[in-house]
Amino acid sequence: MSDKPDTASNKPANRAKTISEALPYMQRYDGQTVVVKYGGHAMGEEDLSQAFARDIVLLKQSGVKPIVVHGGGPQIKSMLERLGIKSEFKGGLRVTDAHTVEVVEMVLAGSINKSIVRDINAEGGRAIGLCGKDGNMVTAEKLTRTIRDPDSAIEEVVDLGFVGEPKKVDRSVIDMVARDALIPVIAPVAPGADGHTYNINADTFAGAIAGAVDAMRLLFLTDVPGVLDKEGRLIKALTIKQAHALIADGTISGGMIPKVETCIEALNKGVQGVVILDGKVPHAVLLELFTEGGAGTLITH
Ligand SMILES: Nc1ncnc2c1ncn2[C@@H]1O[C@H](COP(=O)(O)OP(=O)(O)O)[C@@H](O)[C@H]1O
Ligand SMILES: CC(=O)N[C@@H](CCC(=O)OP(=O)(O)O)C(=O)O
Repeated sequence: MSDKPDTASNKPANRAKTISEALPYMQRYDGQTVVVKYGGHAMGEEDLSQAFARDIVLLKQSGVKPIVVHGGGPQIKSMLERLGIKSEFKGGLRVTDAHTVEVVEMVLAGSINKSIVRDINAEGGRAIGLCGKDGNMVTAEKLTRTIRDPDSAIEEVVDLGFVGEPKKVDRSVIDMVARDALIPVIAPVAPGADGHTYNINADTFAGAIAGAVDAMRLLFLTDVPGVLDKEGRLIKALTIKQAHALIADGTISGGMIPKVETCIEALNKGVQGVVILDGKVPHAVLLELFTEGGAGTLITH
C-alpha cells in the first residue's frame, strides 16, 4: 500500500493515465539524441539531483539517447575560495590562470563529474564520466575576446588565460558510448593542440556537442523558468529572429545573452530545437520532453 493520500491525481487509474499520456512523446524522441546542459546553479540539493538523475535514466530506458554536459561555476568558486585563489569574470567568462585551470579541471572533471555519474548509477543507469580530453573528443583553441568599455566605448582585446572554445568535436567517441547502455556525462574541459588544458564555458561546450551529434533537442537547465519578457513573464516559444530582437532591445541581458546566442548557434549547426528551463523544478527534464505543455522557452528556426 502507498502511504500517499488518496487524492484524485494519486488514484492508480489516474497515475496510469498520466504514464499513458507520455506515449506520443516517447515515440517522438525514440532513438533520438537529447543533450542536457546541467548548470552549476541547478545542482546542489540532494532531492533535485536525485530527480535529475532519475529523469536521465528514464529517458535512456525509454529509447532516448541522453548526453549530459555539466557546468559547475559556483562549485569552482567555492573551491578557489577554500584554496585562497582570487578569481574574476570578464564578459561572463572566468579569467583562468595556470593555478585556476588546475582547480577547474579538478572540480569539473573530478568531483562534480563523478557525483553526477554516481547519482545516475544509483538510479539504475550506467553513466560514464568524460571530459573533452577522453578519446580526444574535443580539441580547444585559446579564446580571443574583445570587450567594449561601457564608458569610452573603446573595444579592447582581453587575455582570459586558459579559456578555450571548442574547435573540433570527434563524435565517434560519444557515439560509441551512447550506442550501448551507457550514458555519457561530459565536463567542459578540453586539450588544445598546444598541449595546454582549457576551461570552456559549459553552455558553449554543450552547444558544440549538440551540434556535432545532430541532437534533436538541447536543454539548458538554469535557475530561471526560461526567457522572461519585460514584465517577467515566461515566453514559451521564440524564433531566432525574435530572440535577436529581445537581445537588441535589452529584454535579454547578462548571462542570458551568451546562453541564447549559444542556442542560436546550435540551431544553425542542425539541432532541431533548444529549450531554456528551470533546473530547480523537480523532474524539469521529463516535464519538458514527455508532457504536453512542456516547460521553459523553446527556441526554433
Ligand atoms: N530576459 C531574461 N530572461 C531570463 N533571465 C534573464 C533575462 N535577462 C537576463 N537574465 C539573467 O540570466 C540569468 C541566467 O544566466 P546564467 O546566470 O549565466 O545561467 P547559468 O549559470 O545557469 O548558466 C538569470 O538568472 C537572469 O538573472
Ligand atoms: C570559461 C568559464 O567561465 N568556464 C566556466 C566553466 C563552468 C561553467 O560554465 O559552469 P556553469 O554552467 O555552472 O556556469 C567557469 O570557470 O565557471
